[in-house]
Amino acid sequence: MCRLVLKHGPGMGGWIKNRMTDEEVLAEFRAAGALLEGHFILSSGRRSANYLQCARVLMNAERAGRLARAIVQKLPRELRQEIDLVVSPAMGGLIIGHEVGRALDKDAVFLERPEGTFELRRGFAIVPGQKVLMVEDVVTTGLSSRQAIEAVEADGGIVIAEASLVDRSAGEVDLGVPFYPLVSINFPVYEAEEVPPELAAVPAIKPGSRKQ
Ligand SMILES: O=P(O)(O)OC[C@H]1O[C@H](OP(=O)(O)OP(=O)(O)O)[C@H](O)[C@@H]1O
Ligand SMILES: O=C(O)c1cc(=O)[nH]c(=O)[nH]1
Ligand SMILES: [Mg+2]
Repeated sequence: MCRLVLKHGPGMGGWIKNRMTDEEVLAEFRAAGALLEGHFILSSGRRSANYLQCARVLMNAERAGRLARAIVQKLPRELRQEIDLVVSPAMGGLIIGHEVGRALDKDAVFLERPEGTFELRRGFAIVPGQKVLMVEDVVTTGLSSRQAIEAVEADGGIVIAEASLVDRSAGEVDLGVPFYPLVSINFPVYEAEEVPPELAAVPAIKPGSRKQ
């Protein structure tokens, strides 16, 4: 059940407001078969029995749009008004970044790391001084986010905030900029050498694309 749904037509100077509770967001993941259980090697190399497969939750364009509008609703109004450009780290950030760009009516570009370091390619560029909203699918240790923020700042952009679908650090991560996750979760995460025996007994898979 939506906590708040207010609809304004564009002619009234407003836009569709689409807030979602944590339970509603998790219901979207469940409905998409995106809340996985098993033994997962995360981007950081850490291990978990739980994985949020954001690509599955975003494979439906209508759902992706709804989640992106809910993310935008989490941003303070003054911050929303400052955003010039949305940037997201590929692969995971790409679809949600695009949809957040649509909800904000701003361009959305993405960073790639073909050589291991994030960079803008494909003719994407940042005008020095442009104010950027970084958008990720999921943040666990925050390393990918911090590296993406560094890449934007190296190109002269100013990252004014980050938003994501999921914060797996349950509020612990420090990205150096204000962070607005749609939902915060605290699934247990283990160092590779500290995996409990019941998890070690399950063959590990690595769903993400980062090279260690
Ligand atoms: O906060 P962190 O510990 O950095 O983990 C989160 C990152 O891990 C995943 O990406 P991954 O590197 O698996 O690659 P992908 O986006 O190409 O799937 C996810 O999309 C985030 O970018
Ligand atoms: O930390 C990660 O790599 C990660 C965790 C998760 O639950 N989902 C995801 O896509 N990546
Ligand atoms: Mg990623």
